[in-house]
Amino acid sequence: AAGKTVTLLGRDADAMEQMTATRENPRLPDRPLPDQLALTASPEVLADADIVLLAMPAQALRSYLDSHSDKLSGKALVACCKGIDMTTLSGPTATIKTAVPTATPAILSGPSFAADIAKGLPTALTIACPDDAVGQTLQTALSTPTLRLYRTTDTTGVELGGALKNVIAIACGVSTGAELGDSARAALMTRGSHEVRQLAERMGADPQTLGGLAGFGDLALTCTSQQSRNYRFGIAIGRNAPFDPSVTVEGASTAKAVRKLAHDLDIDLPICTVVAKLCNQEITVKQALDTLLSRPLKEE
Ligand SMILES: NC(=O)C1=CN([C@@H]2O[C@H](COP(=O)(O)OP(=O)(O)OC[C@H]3O[C@@H](n4cnc5c(N)ncnc54)[C@H](O)[C@@H]3O)[C@@H](O)[C@H]2O)C=CC1
Ligand SMILES: O=C(CO)COP(=O)(O)O
Repeated sequence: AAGKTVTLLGRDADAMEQMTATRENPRLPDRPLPDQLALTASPEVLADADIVLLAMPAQALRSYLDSHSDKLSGKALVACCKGIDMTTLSGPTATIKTAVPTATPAILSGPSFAADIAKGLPTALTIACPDDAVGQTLQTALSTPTLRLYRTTDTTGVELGGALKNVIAIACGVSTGAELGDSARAALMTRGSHEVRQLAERMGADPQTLGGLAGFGDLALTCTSQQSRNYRFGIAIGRNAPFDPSVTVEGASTAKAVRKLAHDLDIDLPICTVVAKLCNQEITVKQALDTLLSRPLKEE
């Protein structure tokens, strides 16, 4: 955030000390940290912040908020994660509301790889906040000359667009890994985006949001870029190759949550369901393909 006092809080004191010494994040090599960025491993710093960006995997959000709720009351809490909690089936803003009822929840999502932003490459994202006045403050505070934030109050659309595109990206990766061709990937992106819309609209999302950066934009990026961990995870499944289990693959957990939601809401989401089964090693790639291709023909 340009011209703001920003502190990076991490859990691992050794890692934070090392970053303080080297002024570099080992995950983003060759990008020196801005001089004005402070680093700490002390959660006490949360009490001094007006805005807290929660940049952690979606499945970690609930326990993190529960542990630190006393320091977070009354603040603007911006979820940066893309997922649905597997236990509660809630999106990040509902998780925030439950854990810290006095906070204003928001979500930042859209097509962006951390490495691109760290390089200062042009990027556009969506900030969603139910309180539009707070949304405007966040939009101004978090935009920079190269990072352009669009604003909405539709948190449901933004969080479901961001969470579900990861599941579709895994499907596209599987298709690429199994060498099924670019046409098959385009079909999965299109029918996948239909599934995203179906579930998200049923849960109250504005259809327009799903055509925006957090929906179409992020689906397009994640389903086609080798930089995406979800896409690469799918490629590994498609090739029957191993994948480093320490890498965060949000779509694998989200697929499980979506499978439960589809069942509870009685919605047919065939691509998301086969991805959940593939991630759970319940079916082979050949069985996934047969399942999708043998479905009855229907209107588009
Ligand atoms: N890396 C990227 O390019 C982008 C990531 N995102 C989203 O941001 C979220 C986080 O992704 P990454 O930063 O890449 O993941 P990551 O795996 O690097 O995790 C980020 C941080 O969360 C911390 N963390 C992990 N478990 C935790 C826990 N239980 N409690 C507290 N902190 C914990 C990790 O130590 C790490 O410092 C994901 O939902 C991802 O989809 C969104 C856009 C781009
Ligand atoms: O959300 C992202 C890009 O917008 C990051 O994607 P991955 O988590 O698949 O790497």
